[in-house]
Amino acid sequence: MAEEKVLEVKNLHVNFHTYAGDVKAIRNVSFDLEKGQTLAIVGESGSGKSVTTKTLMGLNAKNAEIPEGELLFKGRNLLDLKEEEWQKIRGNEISMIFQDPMTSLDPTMRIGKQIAEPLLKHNKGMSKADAMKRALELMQQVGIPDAEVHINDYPHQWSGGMRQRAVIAIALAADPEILIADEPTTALDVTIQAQIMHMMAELQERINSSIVFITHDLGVVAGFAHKVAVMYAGEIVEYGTVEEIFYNPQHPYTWGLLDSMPTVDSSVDRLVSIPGTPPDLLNPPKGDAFAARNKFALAIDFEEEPPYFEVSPTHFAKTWLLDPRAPKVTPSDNILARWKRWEELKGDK
Ligand SMILES: Nc1ncnc2c1ncn2[C@@H]1O[C@H](COP(=O)(O)OP(=O)(O)OP(=O)(O)O)[C@@H](O)[C@H]1O
Repeated sequence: MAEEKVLEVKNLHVNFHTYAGDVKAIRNVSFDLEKGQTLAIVGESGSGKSVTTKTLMGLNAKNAEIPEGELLFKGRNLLDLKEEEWQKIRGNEISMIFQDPMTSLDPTMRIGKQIAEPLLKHNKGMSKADAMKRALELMQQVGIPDAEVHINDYPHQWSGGMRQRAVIAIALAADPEILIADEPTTALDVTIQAQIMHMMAELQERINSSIVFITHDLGVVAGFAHKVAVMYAGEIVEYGTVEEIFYNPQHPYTWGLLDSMPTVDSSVDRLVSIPGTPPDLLNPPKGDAFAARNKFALAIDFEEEPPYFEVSPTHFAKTWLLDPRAPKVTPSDNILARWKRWEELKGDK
């Protein structure tokens, strides 16, 4: 059965004006989000994950140029919307869970009321009593124990993990078609992170929402994502199903990210980070933006930008190593350990 596309992003470009020059933060980004599925956007700091998701929410910074490209949602290009139209969609059809729950909760307002607010905002006829009833149900759905006792608490009375559950309840209040989660577990400890991921996976199955999940850690998405977009220097350098990215990665940057995943196998080096730093987006280098950090770089990498090579109909990578004229290289000694780790992470689901 064909998958239903909820969102199609086509050739998105986002530039920022700064006193030092124009920053080309997002270049030619395209992906689809399917109904009930999770797309993970993975990359190091500065790769363009947040700019991409802010664009999906119509929330780019003031110094951004009008983005180029298409964001097709329900037959409309969201990039053509006016702010009043965005306000109807934001927090309603497309909602977002931010990294730090304290910045998205109002410290002076009772949590139940904060969950009820978007319901009242987007359902004009709803009574306050019904909105509070629904807020209680949402608190129960996201696993807040004794929700009826705690519905009138203030955020500071809760732990970080519980506050993040409240933020998720607020994001889910209006039954969004698309939920954008920007590193939603980064501020939490590992056990709580796992609980929150588990809860999100369960909720997704129940309500069939589509999720865009942002993270710098591929390990977090192994048991959760369906598709993965690997971003580097404002571009998607590899895109595929989660199995393709873990079992058959093709881009040397993806190899680096996989190698920086913690492994439980003590025979393997832990957390091998990718040497070097990303390029300056004010003056992007000639050729492949990853060339300077790529230990397998070819002469052409410093001259010409690689095209996307198709690995399978669902899998693409932007590296000259996939050109038939390129030498065959062995990505890393850690492959077997990585696969083992992936099997373990999948098991955590
Ligand atoms: N308002 C802005 N003006 C100029 N440059 C910006 C602006 N916002 C973002 N950038 C630049 O765009 C690039 C992408 O930033 P972005 O925040 O999307 O990265 P990220 O992958 O989300 O990183 P992190 O994981 O640290 O959040 C960076 O080089 C950043 O400096």
